[in-house]
Amino acid sequence: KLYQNPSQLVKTDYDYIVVGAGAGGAVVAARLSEDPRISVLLVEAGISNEGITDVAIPLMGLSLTPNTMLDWNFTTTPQPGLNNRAIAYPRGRLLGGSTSVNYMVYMRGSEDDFNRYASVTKDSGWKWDHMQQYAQRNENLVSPGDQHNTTGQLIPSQHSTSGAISVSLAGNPTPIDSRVIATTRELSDEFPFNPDMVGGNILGIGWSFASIGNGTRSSSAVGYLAPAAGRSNLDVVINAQATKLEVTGKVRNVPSFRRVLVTEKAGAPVLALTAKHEIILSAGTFGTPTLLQLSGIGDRNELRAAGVATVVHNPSVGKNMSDHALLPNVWNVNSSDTYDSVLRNPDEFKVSLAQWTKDRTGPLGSHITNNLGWLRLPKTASIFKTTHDPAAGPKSSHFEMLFVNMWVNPNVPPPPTGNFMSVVLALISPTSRGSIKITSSNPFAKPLINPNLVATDFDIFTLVEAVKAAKRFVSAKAWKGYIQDAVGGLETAKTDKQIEAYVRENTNTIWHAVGTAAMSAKGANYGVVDPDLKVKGVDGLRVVDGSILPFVPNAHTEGPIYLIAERGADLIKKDFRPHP
Ligand SMILES: Cc1cc2nc3c(=O)[nH]c(=O)nc-3n(C[C@H](O)[C@H](O)[C@H](O)COP(=O)(O)OP(=O)(O)OC[C@H]3O[C@@H](n4cnc5c(N)ncnc54)[C@H](O)[C@@H]3O)c2cc1C
Repeated sequence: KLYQNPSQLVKTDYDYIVVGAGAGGAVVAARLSEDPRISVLLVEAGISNEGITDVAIPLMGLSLTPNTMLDWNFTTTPQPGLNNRAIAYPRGRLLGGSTSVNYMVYMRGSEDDFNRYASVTKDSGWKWDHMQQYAQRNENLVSPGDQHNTTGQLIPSQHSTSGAISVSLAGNPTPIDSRVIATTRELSDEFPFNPDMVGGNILGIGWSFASIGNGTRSSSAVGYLAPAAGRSNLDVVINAQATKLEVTGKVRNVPSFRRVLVTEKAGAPVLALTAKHEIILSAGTFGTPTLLQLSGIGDRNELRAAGVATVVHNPSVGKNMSDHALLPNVWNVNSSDTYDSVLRNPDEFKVSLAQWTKDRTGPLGSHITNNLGWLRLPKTASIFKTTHDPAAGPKSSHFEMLFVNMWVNPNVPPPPTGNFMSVVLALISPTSRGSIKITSSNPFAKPLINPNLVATDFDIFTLVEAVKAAKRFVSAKAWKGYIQDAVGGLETAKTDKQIEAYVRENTNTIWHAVGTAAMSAKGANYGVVDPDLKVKGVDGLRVVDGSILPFVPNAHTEGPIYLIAERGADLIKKDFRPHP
């Protein structure tokens, strides 16, 4: 049952209380409540996704953040690597969490990513091969919106058609798709074609998948919560922000946290909710460490400075944040068939909206990117003389290219005229690490978020090389007569020094921060959760969301987080013993 705010709840104790209804929390709540013996409460600070048309329309994803009522509206600290710019850092605040506002690119990560998670946690259950059963439960491959023949665009045996989230190839062809693919033939040494990047072999350039079914966003709210809505053992409360976890006793000599305080907003009544078994934190890479710190679990010096009494001193809480920096690169193109016009011209928009409303096709039902690629620096790159290769392994990438049929630049709004193509670059194996910390015991005060983007020699080197690679890509014959001039500063960035200046002035984030409650091996002297996702040094608490990933994966992050949430739910279910 869905409750509109905490004061409507008719009971306050459940077997499990899950905090946060995003990629992690929605999966856990839905999977746990499959067992009718288990009672579950899902607590979400934001509103419902139901009835918000712009959330459902894929291309309108661009309008959902930053700084809207669906967003937590965070801003980073000034970033030294980005000329001290502070940037907006969106996070979804509604059922589905960031999966209800994201750009829906869908992948699982590389084989190396999961094998590295298994090796650092000493738990073979995180290995790629073992995790594929969870991919089966997550992905439901469906036809693209335009029902085109997808032969050659994917390897069907690498996909699942029985999972919860609808996934499809691009349903609206654009004039750049065939040119991207032609370039993989023309410059195949540097930019080889990848026949399917969902199956763990991510390197190369190929067709992009998105969590879209029938031209509509398939978020965790749509794929997991909606089908579970009729279960009498699952309650969902929205407009309910968890503000603190409280100690309820001691178990095996460690503090037990089985009570969570929630409230609708600052000043509203506070309700105490009790979990008979466990509280699962799925408030995301920013929400989870913040809640741990507010509850006295964190670095004792930081907690003292914030006026919070320490219950468990753990300096790893809020540290080790890794993220993918994003660098948009834009060119003028000789075409009027780009999405710039649809989003800018009210008449064209009306026509597209009518088409989407009629049969969910056309530009508004489309993916943000039809093609993307995952690439490595050459082995001989000079940076490897001084920096150990930080990629997860030889089958993992250093940077990504996303090909977008319009102007993309989070820093600069699109100009009033012109048609564009963007090659958006993302730094995939960063060596920079950031952090998040509270500065006050007030749960409504914003935490200090420092992703620390592009703070190392490796990161700036890789982005400069990636810009040069993007320029080589668009200078292929396939783009002749289509690509015109570079714009937005790229046109004058020629030497390495000029490109570095351009990178620092234009880089943003692609919103994939993870790692702030990272898992590590049992007994390790760092890390926040054990490989079974239980918070170290306490009883009754687990974390299931992006914050547990010790390294940012070779993927847009929702896919890997869905997979860890499916396994997380399995681990919790295995430990469940009904009360006598
Ligand atoms: C603009 C944008 C574009 C993106 N594009 C893509 C993409 O194309 N592909 C992709 O794979 N990934 C993308 N991502 C990233 C991806 O969506 C996230 O990595 C993923 O959703 C994170 O899952 P999570 O469960 O860790 O957190 P979230 O999905 O963010 O969920 C956390 C939930 O917890 C709630 N919450 C937080 N604190 C509290 C509290 N104290 N009390 C109660 N509830 C709380 C939040 O409101 C939210 O609903 C994008 C993200 C953004 C913001």
